[in-house]
Amino acid sequence: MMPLKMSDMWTTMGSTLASFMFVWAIIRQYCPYEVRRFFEKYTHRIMGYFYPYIRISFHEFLGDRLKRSEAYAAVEAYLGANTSKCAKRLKAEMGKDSTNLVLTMDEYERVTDDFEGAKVWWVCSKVMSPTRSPMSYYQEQEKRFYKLTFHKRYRDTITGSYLEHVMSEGKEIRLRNRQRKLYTNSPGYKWPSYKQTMWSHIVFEHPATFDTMAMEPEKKKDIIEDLITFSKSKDFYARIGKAWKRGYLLYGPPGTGKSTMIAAMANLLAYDVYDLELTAVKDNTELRKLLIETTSKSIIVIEDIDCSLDLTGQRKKKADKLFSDDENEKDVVVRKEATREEGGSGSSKVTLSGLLNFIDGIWSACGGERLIVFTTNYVEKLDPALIRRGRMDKHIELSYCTFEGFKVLANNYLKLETHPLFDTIKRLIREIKITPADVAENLMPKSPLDDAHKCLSNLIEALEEEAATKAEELRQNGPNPIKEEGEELQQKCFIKENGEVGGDKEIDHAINQ
Ligand SMILES: Nc1ncnc2c1ncn2[C@@H]1O[C@H](COP(=O)(O)OP(=O)(O)OP(=O)(O)O)[C@@H](O)[C@H]1O
Repeated sequence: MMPLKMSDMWTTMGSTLASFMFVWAIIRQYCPYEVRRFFEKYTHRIMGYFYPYIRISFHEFLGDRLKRSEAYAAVEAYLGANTSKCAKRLKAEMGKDSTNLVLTMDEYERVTDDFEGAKVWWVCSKVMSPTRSPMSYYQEQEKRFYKLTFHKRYRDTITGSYLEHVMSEGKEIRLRNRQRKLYTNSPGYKWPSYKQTMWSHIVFEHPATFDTMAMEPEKKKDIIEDLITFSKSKDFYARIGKAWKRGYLLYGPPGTGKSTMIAAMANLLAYDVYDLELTAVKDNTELRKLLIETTSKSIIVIEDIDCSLDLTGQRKKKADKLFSDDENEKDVVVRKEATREEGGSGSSKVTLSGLLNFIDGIWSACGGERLIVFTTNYVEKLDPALIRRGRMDKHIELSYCTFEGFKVLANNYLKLETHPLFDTIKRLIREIKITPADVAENLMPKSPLDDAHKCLSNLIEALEEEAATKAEELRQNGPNPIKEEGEELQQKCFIKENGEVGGDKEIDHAINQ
């Protein structure tokens, strides 16, 4: 017999491989998934009698669970840190503060680990499995998992102390490498990606801190203490039977630092931020799903809650009718319409009760350690049910810049503790309402030649201009009747809705309740 030539051997091998691939593709295509699963199941069972190894799988998503498995995430972190020297194929991602790369095992990679004399094998794998869509249409979906294999004589060690060690070390590594994220709910989310996250994110890198915030020191101290107490109160919340979450309502005119404070809160507690765009949420069910997908140690933010949706329902409509001449009211209605046109809140069916459930319904307890923050420029427009204590536990007013606030900004922008012009600014700032955003803008050097003196002079000029405008307005018109009437009508509206009649004090009291 003639010996086979090398080239013939390669040809034969190639065609055998191709035939095998072809047969496999046919089986995959025509053999129903259930039949394949059936054979697989019984093959595994028979093998189990002879095979001395035990396998444990860690799936990314289990069953219909909406959240990523914590165990899977811990294994991923543990293997990433412990196997990066021996694995041959790795995935790289930017780690904390974008300073280092975090490596994790790539798909189908296999590594070994030793623990108290026991050898284990880890494999990172994925399968395609069919999922039934809401429209009864079969769809293949990627399911990732880690498989741990070890000899049955190490069962107790591995299922006991080894897995405990993997979980605790994995969690620690995750915390160490954790990059804080800023999430937003993407309106483009559509079936069939329903198992995918409804949030998309970027790295959270806002530099604001409480040190750089312009506000009265006592108020700042009070907020910081409140936040720190909350973050350390896990046991307390468990003891009193309350979900570990706290609501903050930040209100005040535009440019007084509401968004800046959210960033400072996130930086203080090292929390992620979920910026929830209510107008992009289809209905209450979608809102609940978004809530479930948020992680612990996070702040859920709804900015400008007053113009996100018509959350005040019937009560608000009545008020609109009653006081349709109110200029402020008109402003809000116009802003709501504008939001609808821009973002399609017209298609959103989120209701006030859906939002109340989101804040403190039974689902709100999942995850734990969460702050819910609402911001608004018009606190009086909000339904009292939405902001009552217990839902919004702490109401924080952010207001016009005080001299104390100015000093913080002068220190931030000009590195100044004191200056001869401070006295003039102190006098003017007491008389003129100016937002911290405007102060900050004036303190910003406009050219490389601008020194601290020039910047402070710019601010004084702006304050004096504002004072002159106000004086002129007053001289020409007397007190602004429209504005005052508007404020009065808002108060009347509030009293009517709440069935209370009384002076300003009672109204304030009612709002603060
Ligand atoms: N209290 C503050 N301390 C420090 N900086 C501030 C403060 N308030 C405003 N600023 C500055 O003004 C800018 C605008 O502030 P910010 O967006 O936080 O205001 P806001 O109250 O959220 O406004 P809006 O109601 O329009 O959203 C910020 O980038 C920040 O630089």
